[in-house]
This record gives sequence, structure tokens and C-alpha cells, in this order.
Amino acid sequence: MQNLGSLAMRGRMARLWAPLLRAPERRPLGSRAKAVDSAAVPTALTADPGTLSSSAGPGDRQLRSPEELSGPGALRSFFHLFVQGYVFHMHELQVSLKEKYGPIWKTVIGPYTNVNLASPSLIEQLMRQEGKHPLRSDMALWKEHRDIRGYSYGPFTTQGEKWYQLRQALNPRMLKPSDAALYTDSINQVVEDLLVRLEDIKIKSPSGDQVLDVAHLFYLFSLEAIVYILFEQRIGCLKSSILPETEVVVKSVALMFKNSVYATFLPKWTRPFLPFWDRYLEGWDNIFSFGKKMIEKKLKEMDDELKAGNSDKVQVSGYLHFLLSSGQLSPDEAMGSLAEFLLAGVDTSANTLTWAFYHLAQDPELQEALYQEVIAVVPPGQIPQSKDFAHMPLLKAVVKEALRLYPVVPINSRINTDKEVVVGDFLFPKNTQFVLCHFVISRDADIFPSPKKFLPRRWLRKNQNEAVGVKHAFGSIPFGYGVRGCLGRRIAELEINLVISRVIQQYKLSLAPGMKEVYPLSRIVLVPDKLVNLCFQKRHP
Ligand code: HEM
Repeated sequence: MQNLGSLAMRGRMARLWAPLLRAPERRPLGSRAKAVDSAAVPTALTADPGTLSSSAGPGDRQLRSPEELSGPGALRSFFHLFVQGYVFHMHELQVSLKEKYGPIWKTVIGPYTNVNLASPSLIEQLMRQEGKHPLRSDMALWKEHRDIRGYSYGPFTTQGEKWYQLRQALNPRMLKPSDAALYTDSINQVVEDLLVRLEDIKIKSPSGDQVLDVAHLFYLFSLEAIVYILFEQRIGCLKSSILPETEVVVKSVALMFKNSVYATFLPKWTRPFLPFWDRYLEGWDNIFSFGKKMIEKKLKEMDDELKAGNSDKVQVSGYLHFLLSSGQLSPDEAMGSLAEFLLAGVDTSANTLTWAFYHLAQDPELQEALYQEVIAVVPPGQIPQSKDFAHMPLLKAVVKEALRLYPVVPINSRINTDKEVVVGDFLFPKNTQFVLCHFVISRDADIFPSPKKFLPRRWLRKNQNEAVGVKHAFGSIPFGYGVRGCLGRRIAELEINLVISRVIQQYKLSLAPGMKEVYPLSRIVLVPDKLVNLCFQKRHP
């Protein structure tokens, strides 16, 4: 059961961020191996050998063939993941592989070969060669659901020029800080509900000050906030008793992720005989029907306004309203995209909040400094606005440090579909699958002195030259990079800043008695390996 659970988590990880995924149009290892008579030659690395135009690097430096890369073979990788149990701890496996092979190595997993990059300069070199349409992975399992049901693809599942066009439609009202700022009041309403719920849970706890499993509370907050931002509807996730239809949405995300595991690792012929496939589809179906209901409601509202002759008075408020009224996406296309937003925008923010509070709770001096910073800008009783965060450098540093130590996406990936690329001393053919080992870099003492310590001040400009600075701009890129970078970054940052500043303004935090050290576990996003239980003491009774 433990192994199945691990597989499930690995499947979630693979589907979203994808180191284990196949590159488009890659051939299975066997077919390629026959042709070149060498099972050791990795598929990705030989995908388009004919396209390697030259092996001379800049300044006539001789470039090496990727076949010269070392790394564990398929059997060893299987042993690491499924016998040694690294399937939940792939980020740690990468730390030891880097020690053994250096900052670039290859891994063979099943029929796929990945090139792992674990230094900021190599990642920077790869990223700077990105074309107009970067690709993470092919997202086959997600696409299969859309194809079966006839739904549109969203930003994760679309690729090439179609993806580019979709991002042109989705970026406005989302990508820039000034876009996100439009949702400040909406998010603050949800923060208000979070604080009420937190107080209620705390008062009802036996000691009167504890909240068990804060990650779940932040999960409910993040879901409520993203639904409100996208659809302009409240669904009551933070109420003490949750409506049955809201409960379905809360559970469907987990249902889809859990069963995507089995769908990833079990052969297709098992689908009619085992329940996982129907459950996987059911999870997605529930998310899509929720989106559909929300979109139909919004369309009706817009129609009613038009009929009432109020079209010039209608304020475009939420994101869905904007997408529909911009005319760039049909309701079906909007549904395909917003369903994927729901998946991307919940665990990510919730876990970052959890890690940040877990560390703040252990550091009274840091908490006090943050409290002083917050109340100097937003005195008790006042509600922070997005513009206030420009005057809260320590708060921003706390969030950056949480995302450094626990990059939500510990392992990201890229496939160079446009052209061959030079990385380090190697020339890679088109369609090579690169794995970006962000967790490894985050914990590298050469990039971040005292890497395991939570030291937000390393991010403050005046501390840059001190022993705890930051040595490379690509050392921590928690929201990814470039045109395919996170679409919800500014929303996520705003949500996180609004929650942390409000909680710190009102409470002193500490770890609940008996809390042991929490380690990260790799499940799509980096999650705590145990429940995080905190005590909240009111500052101004
Ligand atoms: C702390 C919170 C978050 C973190 C750390 C995070 C991180 C990331 C990362 C690393 C990527 C991949 C970028 C790349 O490959 O270069 C990504 C993609 C994405 N994120 Fe986020 N994310 C967060 C919150 C959100 C939120 C709140 C939303 C929605 C409002 C969102 C929507 C998306 C979407 C749609 C993509 C896919 C973009 C594309 O492929 O074009 N994320 N995110």
C-alpha cells in the first residue's frame, strides 16, 4: 500500500512537472537501440542525430557528445526509486547523484532518458536558448481526459503556436503585479474568513491556542481564493460546515491526482478491470462540471445585464468575466484553461504558506522584526493593500526564503523542440528532455551559504555581501522562467503576502508541543512529511 501511495504521488509529480515524461515524437528505446545497435544509447539524446549541425562550441571549443554523459542506467534508477524508496524523495536522490556525477548527468527511467542539470549556470545557459514556444513535457494523461470528453486544452496541455496564442489571451489581468492588485479586495475578504476560521479552530482546541494541520486550512483558503478570483463566486470552503457540492470540488482535486498515479504506471489494458481509470476521469469531470456551472452562471449574468440595457454600466470584475468579455476565448476554451488553473493554484500557495509559518514559529526574533515591519506600514486594525508590500522587504524576503528552501516545484523540466542546444561542454539534439534540479541547487552551499538554515535576511540588498548572501540569480527561480513561467505568480505572491502580514499583525506563533522537525516530501509540490501544528497567541486581545 505504501508503494502504491508512493506511485500515486510520483504520478502526480510526473504528470505536472514531469521529469519522467516522454518528449514529443520520441521513439521507444528499443526501436532506437536496434538501429544503432546499442541499448546504452539514450533515446532522447539520439532523437535527431542528423540535426547536429556542428560540434564546435563558442571560440572553437570542441563540444562533447551527450552520449559521453554518465549516470545511473535503467535498472539502477528502478532500484533507487522503487527498492530504496526514493520515489517520494527524488529531490534527495538528485542531491546524491550530483555528488557522484557532478552538475550534469543522465538518468534512464523506463524507455526515457533525461539530462539532469543541477547548477544555476547550466540552467541559465539552457533557459537563455529558449525559443518562442518552450515546452515542459507532453502532458499525455491530462490530454487524454480532454480528448475523451471533447474538452479544450488549457495552458499546461497546449503546446507550440496554439499555446502561445492561448497565453496571449490569458496573460492580461493575471501576469503583472498591477493585474494581480485588482484582486486585492477579493483576496482580503477570503483572508478575513480564514482568520475567523482560524480563531474558531484555535478556541475549540483543548489548549485554546492550537491549530492542527495548518496546511489543510491554507489549502481551503487557497481554493476559496482562487475560485473567487477566477469565477467571482464564494463556495464556502472556510465555513465550519462545508456544502456537499463544495466538498466534491475539494475532494476531486485529490481524487484526480491520486488515481493519475495508477494511470501513469499501470498498463492501459488494466483500465476496464480496475477502478483507477474511472476515478481519474471522475476527478477531472467534477472539476470541469464545476467550471461549467460557474461559466454558465456568469454568462447568464452578462446576458441579463445586456437585456436590462446596462451593458455600459457593467464593471468587468473577475478573471472569467474578463476572458469572456474580451472575446478571445469561447466559454469552452475558458473552461479548459480555468480547470487547469484550479489545479495549479491551490497546493502551491498553501504549501508555501505552511513552510513560511513553520519557520516563523521557530524564530521569535524574526517574528518580532516582521511584526514591527508590518505594523509600521499597516497598524493593528488596518487591512494591508498590495501597495503596502513595497515597504515590507523583510516579508518579501521571508517568502523568497520559504520558496528557496522548499521550492514548490522541486524538479521542473524543459524539452528543446526548436533546435539543438549547447549546455556545458555538450551539444544536445532537438527534443532532449532536460530535468531542472531546483531543490539540489537551493541547498547548494556554494550558491546559498548555510543552505539548510532559514535566513530570510540573505535576500535583503544590504546583506548581499555578507556570508549568507545569494550567489547566482538562477539559484532560486521558484516560479520558473521566461514566457512559459508561472502564470499565477503575482496572484500567489499577493495571496501569500496578505495572509502572512495579517496573521503576523494579529498573532504570535509557536510550534505546538510535541512537533518534531518537518522534512519535505516530493509530491508534485514539495509538501511537509508530517502535519504542521502551530499555536497562535493573540497579540491584541
Ligand atoms: C507559490 C505559488 C506558486 C508557485 C511556486 C508556482 C510555480 C510554478 C512553476 C515553477 C511553474 C512552471 C514554470 C516554468 O516551467 O517555467 C508554474 C506554471 C504555472 N502556474 Fe504556477 N505557481 C504558483 C501558484 C500559481 C497560481 C496561484 C496559479 C493560478 C492562478 C498558477 C498557475 C500556473 C499556470 C497556469 C502555469 C502553467 C504556465 C504555462 O505552462 O504556460 N500558479 N507555476
